Amino acid sequence: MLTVRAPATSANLGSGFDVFGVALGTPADVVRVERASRTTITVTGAGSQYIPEDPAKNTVGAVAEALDAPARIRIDKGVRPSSGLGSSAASAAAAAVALNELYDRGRSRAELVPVAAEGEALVSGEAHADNVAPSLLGGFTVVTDDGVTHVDASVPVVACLPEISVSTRDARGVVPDTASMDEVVDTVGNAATLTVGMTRDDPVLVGSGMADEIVTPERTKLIDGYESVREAALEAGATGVTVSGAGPGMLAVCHRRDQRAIASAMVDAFDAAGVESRAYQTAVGEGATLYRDGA
Ligand SMILES: Nc1ncnc2c1ncn2[C@@H]1O[C@H](COP(=O)(O)OP(=O)(O)OP(=O)(O)O)[C@@H](O)[C@H]1O
Ligand SMILES: N[C@@H](CCO)C(=O)O
Repeated sequence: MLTVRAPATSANLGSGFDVFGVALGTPADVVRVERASRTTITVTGAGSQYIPEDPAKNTVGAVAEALDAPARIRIDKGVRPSSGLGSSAASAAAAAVALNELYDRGRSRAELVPVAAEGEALVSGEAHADNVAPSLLGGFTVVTDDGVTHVDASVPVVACLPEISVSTRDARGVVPDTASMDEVVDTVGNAATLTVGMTRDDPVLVGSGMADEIVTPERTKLIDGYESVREAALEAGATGVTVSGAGPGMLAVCHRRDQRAIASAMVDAFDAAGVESRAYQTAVGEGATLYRDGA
């Protein structure tokens, strides 16, 4: 038996829609695999009641198919589905690493990115790789049509997850078709600032580089309490706040010293808006980790 832990991720980071992603230290999915003649899936843990065990409908089933690697697969969900924290991607990334090893397929982590993205195509209609790439590689990733660029990074963040559901499919429906040249110029500037910030582990540059006036304003309308939670996080010291992935999760970047105050300010502000939430005080961290024989 092989066990893989693959982390939650936060995609977009505001200015990098469908391009940027980061791995988070917590939460994570744990996937266990054993060889079998046909693929079977069992799911336990956070939100497991909403996740299909039919291999034709689960992201790990698509990965097993893509690697021609039938297996008995057990998923322990730490990342709640429809969270904006790359739940479907964490399972897919973990399965890709585990099945690649189980069947000696010899693919590198970068080569597993399009394989794991097959799972994303299954649930959202598009094989976007901005969550599976950081879950596989860790750190900060830049996904383009030409491939994946990756740098290790370590920036403190608070990921706050409200008890509401926004599906990626719905959140993609509100993305505008066009942007003005002014908006594009601003976004390029912000994305460049953020990228430099990641290479320097600088939460101020990363936070300010997350600003985005094209996609994020449309998506915040799907998240009850977004504006008040954002303001509360900034008042508590966050250097930048945005929607995590397609939402409803929110991501605040910060200095380590402010993390606890920001987490509690965000949960309190959601509470005042009538929404329960939980906050993860974590940091940009490592990609999927493989354990042999459950070790
Ligand atoms: N292994 C899996 N883990 C989680 N969700 C899965 C899995 N397989 C299929 N799904 C389905 O995928 C959907 C959740 O995926 P979705 O992309 O909407 O959320 P997310 O992965 O948390 O978000 P985001 O990509 O915005 O960070 C749910 O409908 C869920 O049933
Ligand atoms: N880039 C994707 C990530 C969600 O899976 C989106 O924002 O729609």
